[in-house]
Amino acid sequence: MAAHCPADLPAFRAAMTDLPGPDATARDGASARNAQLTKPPAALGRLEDLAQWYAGWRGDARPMIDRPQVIVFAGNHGVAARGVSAFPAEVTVQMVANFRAGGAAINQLADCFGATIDIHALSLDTPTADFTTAPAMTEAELLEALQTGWSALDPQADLLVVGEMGIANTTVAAALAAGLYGGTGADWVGRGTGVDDAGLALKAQVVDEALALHRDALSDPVECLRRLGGRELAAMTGAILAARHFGVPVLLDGFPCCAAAAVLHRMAPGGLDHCAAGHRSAEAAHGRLLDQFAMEPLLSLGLRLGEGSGAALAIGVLKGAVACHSGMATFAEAGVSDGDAP
Ligand SMILES: O=C(O)c1ccc[n+]([C@@H]2O[C@H](COP(=O)([O-])O)[C@@H](O)[C@H]2O)c1
Ligand SMILES: Cc1cc2nc[nH]c2cc1C
Repeated sequence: MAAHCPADLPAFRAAMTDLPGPDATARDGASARNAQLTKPPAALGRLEDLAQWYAGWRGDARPMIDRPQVIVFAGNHGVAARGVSAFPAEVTVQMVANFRAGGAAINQLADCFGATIDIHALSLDTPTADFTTAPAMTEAELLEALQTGWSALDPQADLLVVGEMGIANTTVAAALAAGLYGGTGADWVGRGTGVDDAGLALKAQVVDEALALHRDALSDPVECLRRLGGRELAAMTGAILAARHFGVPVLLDGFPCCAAAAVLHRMAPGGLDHCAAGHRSAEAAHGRLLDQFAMEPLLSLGLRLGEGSGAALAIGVLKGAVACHSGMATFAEAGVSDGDAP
């Protein structure tokens, strides 16, 4: 399929279901190479699976990671006015300035792992509608956000990390996850930026109000995203989808990122096969989403920052896996005896 940005929502839906797969020849070649490398079988553990997964999606049995791209999308949410975050909504635009000045955690991590970083602020002066009273976005707003995400991908990148910044977006992610997978607000909310017990109870109530209002429209994942999502989430959905069509593997970040990714998982069972879970965040519902995806996170460090930070850290793990796979000598090349001898 030609990787043009979809022009309308029907075209996005088609792009979500008409998905390219990995290159079986490259994957088989990587598997054969892995068996000859100078190490006991499986001694590099999950790194071996990761390298072969990466090779398949890159279409190259002996790839390298030279051009990782981090994209941070920022959005504001009408539901923030309900008091569901420990921080005020103006922090979103303030943090965008911090990202652009190089002062945030994600700037340091992108630097550490040799990634470029792009920041996309989506209509921060116009928060989405409060989804307890109306759909969060119109169809035009959803389309614009999906297209922003799709177009943000550098087609020359060889690895993508998508991150986000949006005060109140753990409430949004909880509503979206509940819409996509079922359950109540209490099943999906967590402390986000650090709300207290009353804040946690309010988040659950707000999500339940949204689920009740939109309950007849939640069987369609794209409609879930429009009604219960937000611009930075939809942009992440669009970017992860574009990565699939351009053959760029993705490392998923925390709870808001994975709620956005979940739309693709619900649209097509293999919709996230080009993605790996960079980390598991401290937000408990993030682990629940990873269970739905049947993904084991690469890292679990108690992060709950967002911004793509956990996934950016995992670039180091994936780079290590691919460097070993592609750089190591084979038994024959190194003149090392293999393990067949008694
Ligand atoms: O990535 C996560 O799992 C994660 C967990 C907790 C908080 N966050 C970040 O914190 C913000 C949302 O928290 P809140 O409390 O405002 O809903 C948003 O900017 C996210 O990037 C992110
Ligand atoms: C300061 C701050 C930085 C963040 N980065 C991602 N989410 C965030 C939320 C807050 C509050």
